Amino acid sequence: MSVNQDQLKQAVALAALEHIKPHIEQDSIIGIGTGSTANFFIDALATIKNQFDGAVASSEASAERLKSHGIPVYDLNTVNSLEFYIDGADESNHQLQLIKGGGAALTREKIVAAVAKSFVCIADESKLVDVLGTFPLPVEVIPMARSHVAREIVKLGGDPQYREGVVTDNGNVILDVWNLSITSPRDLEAQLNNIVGVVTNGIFALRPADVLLLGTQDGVKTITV
Ligand SMILES: O=C(CO)[C@H](O)[C@H](O)COP(=O)(O)O
Repeated sequence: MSVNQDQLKQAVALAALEHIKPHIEQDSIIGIGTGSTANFFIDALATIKNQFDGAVASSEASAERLKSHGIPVYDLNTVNSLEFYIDGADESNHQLQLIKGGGAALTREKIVAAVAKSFVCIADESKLVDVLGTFPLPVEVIPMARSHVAREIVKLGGDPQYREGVVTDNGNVILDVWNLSITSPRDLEAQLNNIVGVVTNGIFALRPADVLLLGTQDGVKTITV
């Protein structure tokens, strides 16, 4: 019997809980991502909420879900270190370089991931690709720079599309960039971030995931590089 995508997401969320559990202490604070897979993880984490201190969230939506379970949410500025950051992805290659930002939370996700000692990515098998870029690359942009950034992206060979009606938690807008075949993720990540007006882009290659827990029809696979 085949397992549907939500069941795969739930399975990797439970696997992530098992992955971090042995390292969790009463004063631990855990970095939490955004999206449907991260939501499954938040719900799983709630089952051990008395065994750690609290969480740092990468979005207002995740903060609300954590609080609804009675899990304290901390401002990242008040936290010295995070052992783990747990989050989903829109795509991962075999080097665990990612595209993220389908839920428009990429900037805060990248910040929390940067602080964490270990980034555990949780995803169903549809997210694993050989080359990043089939999923349109989200770029968070300061609103007044939208057209300028779009023109610069066209020069790089991308096809930017304004994600209408979406405002990020930081008050910015999103351009989704189509038709990029991202063969040098680190270079493109840096190049896009160098465009004036870009807050950040959804390539996570300069700081890739450390572990990918991949939900497959044959069970959860643990991938490291
Ligand atoms: O980057 C993200 C949000 O900005 C998510 O991790 C990504 O969109 C995957 O979402 P889902 O777990 O719902 O498939």
